[in-house]
Amino acid sequence: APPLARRQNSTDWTAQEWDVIVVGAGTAGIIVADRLSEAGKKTMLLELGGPSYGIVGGTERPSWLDGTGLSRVDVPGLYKSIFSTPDSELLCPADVVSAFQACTIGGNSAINAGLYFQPPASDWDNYFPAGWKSADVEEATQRLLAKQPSVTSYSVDGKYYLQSGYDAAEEWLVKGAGFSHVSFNEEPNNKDRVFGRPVYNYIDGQRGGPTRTYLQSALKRSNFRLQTGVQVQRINHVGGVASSITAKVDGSIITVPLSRAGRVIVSAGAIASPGLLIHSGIGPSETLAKLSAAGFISNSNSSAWVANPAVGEGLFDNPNTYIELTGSTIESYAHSYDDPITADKDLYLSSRSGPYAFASQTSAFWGYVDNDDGSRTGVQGTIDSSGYADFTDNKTITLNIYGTSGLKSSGRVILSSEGKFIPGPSSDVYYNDPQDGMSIAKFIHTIFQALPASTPDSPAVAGLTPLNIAQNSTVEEIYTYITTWSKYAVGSVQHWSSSCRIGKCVDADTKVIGTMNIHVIDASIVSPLTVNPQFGVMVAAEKGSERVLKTWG
Ligand SMILES: Cc1cc2nc3c(=O)[nH]c(=O)nc-3n(C[C@H](O)[C@H](O)[C@H](O)COP(=O)(O)OP(=O)(O)OC[C@H]3O[C@@H](n4cnc5c(N)ncnc54)[C@H](O)[C@@H]3O)c2cc1C
Repeated sequence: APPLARRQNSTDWTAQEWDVIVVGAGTAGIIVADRLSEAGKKTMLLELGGPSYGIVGGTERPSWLDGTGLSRVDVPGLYKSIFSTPDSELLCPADVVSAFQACTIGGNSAINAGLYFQPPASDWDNYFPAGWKSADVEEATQRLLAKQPSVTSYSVDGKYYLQSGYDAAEEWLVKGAGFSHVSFNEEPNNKDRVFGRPVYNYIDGQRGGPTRTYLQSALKRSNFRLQTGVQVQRINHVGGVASSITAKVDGSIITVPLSRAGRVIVSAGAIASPGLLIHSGIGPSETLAKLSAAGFISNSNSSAWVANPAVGEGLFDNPNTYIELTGSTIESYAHSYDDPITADKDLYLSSRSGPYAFASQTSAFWGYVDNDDGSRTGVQGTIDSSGYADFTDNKTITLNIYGTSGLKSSGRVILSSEGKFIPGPSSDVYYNDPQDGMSIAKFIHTIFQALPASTPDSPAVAGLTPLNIAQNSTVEEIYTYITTWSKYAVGSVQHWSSSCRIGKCVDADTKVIGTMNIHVIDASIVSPLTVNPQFGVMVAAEKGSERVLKTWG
């Protein structure tokens, strides 16, 4: 039987009262449930999706993984295949969120690339309120790293694979543009004109993350229970005092009660968490009135609602641009879901080594742009092993470049008006402040200047040539390119965050402002970071758990 069958608290779970009900067994929710159950709280972790990794019973896999105990989730090199399998059981159904997100054990940590970059201390110091500065989250960060270490050497044989793009990028950015070579997990605070190898959360050549670490310790406790296939529909509360949650399980509606002094922790992700609060009568008054008029808030006694205008406000995602690069030394590599090259498949299966031991990013780099108003905009580049869209010949690789911390643009979580009020992003998340596009354009312009003069028709002999945007473009031309929608620009990277910020939507204890015992701990409470969000989300889960436990007295 899969390890889930070992979970200890197996008496009727809807008839019991729980000290903690965590909504969503995703990246943050698993960590919170593990830490609160470790502290003795009777903890129920509710997840709407099903199994993912082999270790929790996941079986979605190509035939070459038959008999291995691995699912597609476990194999890092199958990362990109999720984008071409929209019917995957791992993804959220259309009536849950209007975005490309995972609804499965592990949440997005079960489908992401596994990039695991520690945010620089300046992110906490500049963009988080008192109680969440870098010194405040230091212990939480160390607890996280003790449970889930970071790796740059992903292949168990200790070698690096698919390195032609790495070598060319190093030549360009370190020798050409003067960036320094940095080991990102050893020097997380240095993000100013730095280049290096990606850092991952893999474990022994397989996907890591909370499911393989924190969930495994939680599953051993008798005061913990994970229940999958449970779609939480609302939190039942009067004036912010929650007593239970209502959920749909196998088509039936059930109620799960909280104990006295119990807490609901919403960890459904940056889009679904605000959605669940609003469906529970907690959010901007106007939105609540609209849902109520349509019969969508069952508790239609508006005096029981909690008006909190910041629920859903500030939703962020990195604005990104794909830049296709070619060069005479480049050998591109595209991972295959069904039919990998035999030698590569064998190398992975026999020793967790080779191209399938990583998600295809060969290098990463960062820089900041100083703006006239004194602010600083972070920019990140990640270089992949293959081309994309109209540029997929065997000498092309893709640079994904995006704006990060310090951006001024953000949107909000909106509820679709087509009758079901499904949460999704507003249309103005990217570049609604023109400064953002200008800062990123300036950065791209600067690094393009460090490339040889080169055009696709008459490429330089040595070095990389951009294919979809000219190497000699002006800042204005780059600005127009990156802010105009195409297959290469203004696409979503699905790094949703910041939709229920600390100090505005929740307090420093992660409690939703205006409520007594309802918390949000997930990407919603994390401000835009200089790095990919997962590491920061996990720190927030460690720190949030600590803060919640302290409020128990
Ligand atoms: C394709 C992709 C690639 C990415 N790559 C990277 C990367 O390489 N590195 C990185 O740092 N970040 C990456 N990210 C972003 C990162 O994975 C997320 O920021 C992070 O996982 C979010 O964690 P979370 O806890 O907020 O939510 P999630 O991990 O999304 O968890 C939310 C959970 O709540 C569940 N849920 C939602 N609603 C309900 C409900 N009503 N009832 C019950 N359960 C519910 C969902 O099923 C889900 O399991 C990527 C994201 C995507 C989509």
